[in-house]
Amino acid sequence: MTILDDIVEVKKQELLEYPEKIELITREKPLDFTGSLKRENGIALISEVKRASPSQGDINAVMDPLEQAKSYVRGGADAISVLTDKQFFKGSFDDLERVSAAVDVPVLNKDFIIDRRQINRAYNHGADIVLLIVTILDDESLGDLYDYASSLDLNIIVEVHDEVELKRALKISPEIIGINNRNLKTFTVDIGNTERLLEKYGTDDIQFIAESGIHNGEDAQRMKLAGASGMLVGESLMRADSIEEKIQELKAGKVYES
Ligand SMILES: O=C(O)c1ccccc1NCC(=O)[C@H](O)[C@H](O)COP(=O)(O)O
Repeated sequence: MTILDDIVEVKKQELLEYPEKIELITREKPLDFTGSLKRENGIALISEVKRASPSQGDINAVMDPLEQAKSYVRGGADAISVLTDKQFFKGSFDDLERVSAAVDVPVLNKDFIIDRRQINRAYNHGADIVLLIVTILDDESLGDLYDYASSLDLNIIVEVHDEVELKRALKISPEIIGINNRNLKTFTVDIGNTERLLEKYGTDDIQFIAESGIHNGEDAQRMKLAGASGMLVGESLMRADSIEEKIQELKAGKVYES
């Protein structure tokens, strides 16, 4: 059993407590994120509100998610990611709702989605983007959840870690693929993962987002040069002394000398 198995097991248990049907609220259309990814210059930044994680334990338990998200936007983040898992990441849907009500950039609900009702919950709490993690879904569920989230006008990041998962993702022709540099089963982090996969599978038809392990401008520059049009950064922003300076560094990148 890996931590990821444990997380999915907890999700299944939580779903037993969900009502059979979660009605959708009436809300404004989700904000579009793909526009930020199509910019000619630069790399879009999704800044993550992340109190804790299975690999790091507590990262920043004292921060206020709302203030953190507002600082991200002031710094120039293109989107905000909010973890809603309680047990492993100390997140909540209250965090998601407060953040999405307070910022004018798209908000990603980062969670471990295995059931349509979680998508409804994300939608009802203000998410504009949801994440579908290929490794925890079979092909049928992946396709079904993707189509369902699309029908609600949500943006979807289909997350993969390796070539096998990427090939599975490609079968549903997603607009956005997230390449996680963290192996969610072993916690090994290697940003070379994005470089290797994009070298082989990069295409202008899909927007790729590099996720995890991006700590400084040089890392960001590597992801941009690899062909990523976006990056998802959590820990290094949560630990930054100056969020605005860190965002500037990440978005500007540093000259990368190979
Ligand atoms: O971060 C973890 O320890 C983790 C463990 C198990 C499943 C998922 C996990 N993280 C989710 C993420 O993918 C990251 O929060 C996100 O990409 C940001 O990563 P980082 O910048 O390295 O905090």
